[in-house]
Amino acid sequence: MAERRSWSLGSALRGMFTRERIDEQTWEDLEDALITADFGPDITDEILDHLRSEVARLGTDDPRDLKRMLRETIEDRLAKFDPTLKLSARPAVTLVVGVNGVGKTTTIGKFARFLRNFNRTVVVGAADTFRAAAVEQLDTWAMRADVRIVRPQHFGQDPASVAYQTVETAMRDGIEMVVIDTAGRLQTKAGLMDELTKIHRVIEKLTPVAEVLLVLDATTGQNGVMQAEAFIEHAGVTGLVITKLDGSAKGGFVLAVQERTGLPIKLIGTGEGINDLTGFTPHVFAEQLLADA
Ligand SMILES: Nc1nc2c(ncn2[C@@H]2O[C@H](COP(=O)(O)OP(=O)(O)OP(=O)(O)O)[C@@H](O)[C@H]2O)c(=O)[nH]1
Repeated sequence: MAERRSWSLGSALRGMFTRERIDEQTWEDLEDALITADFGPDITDEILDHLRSEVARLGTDDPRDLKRMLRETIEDRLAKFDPTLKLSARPAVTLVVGVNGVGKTTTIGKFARFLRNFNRTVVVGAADTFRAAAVEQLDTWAMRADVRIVRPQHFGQDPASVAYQTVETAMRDGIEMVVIDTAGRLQTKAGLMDELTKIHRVIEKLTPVAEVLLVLDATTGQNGVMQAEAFIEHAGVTGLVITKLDGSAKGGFVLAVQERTGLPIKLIGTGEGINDLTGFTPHVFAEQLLADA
């Protein structure tokens, strides 16, 4: 039997697809399940309208057909975005951004290990220089992932200069991947965005930035997207990392967040362990979402 995931629709849909036929109760239960899973009211309505018309077109009243169509609809919508990480440059520089507490540092540790598992050499840069704890935490993760780290030389060093030194180290020593941690909070949003713009500009004196990954916490769902609005508007984000999916009942958030932001999900975090990060595959995700329904 498939392993039950907290974000799976299985418990919400339990029994629905083993009933004898599709009836009004089926549609009501399906609507409740999609709303509970944080698909949001608009996407829920669109999916239901689409499924109703498909059921009518095929002339079926078999709930198993409905389950298959639901999975295909979700997969088709998820697949409208390209989840591929664009890391062919050498070095390939990834900036990781997002508000504090969403799992940014943990994600960088997991991502460093993810890249090491593909036999890539990696250096991480601790450009969140005003929080000593952030540097220490990143150091611990770098050790666990068995990758190098460039730390600030002193407290509060210009984050852009740490980012620059990290890329410089990679170029000098032939390291393939650079992953840079950034601050999640400053006195003002404008200050934070200026800092990120500066980091970007300074790195690009050496080499283009390959990816800017915005980390979002699945347990905060759509509210988390609102908190990250400034990053989406100003930070040149190229992809999303969704963390804490393991503790979330909001599997639908994954679809809603791509459609709402227009940004592809490139990685998902499913636990606190170093190996709990995977690439995002729409087919697999849609299957898992409905695995035990
Ligand atoms: N269950 C679960 N917990 C996670 C995941 N990713 C991160 N966490 C936890 O979330 C908490 C915050 O993670 P951090 O990496 O410290 O988050 P941050 O965004 O760097 O936050 P600051 O260090 O405060 O800036 C930690 O307790 C992590 O163990 C995940 O995918 N699943």
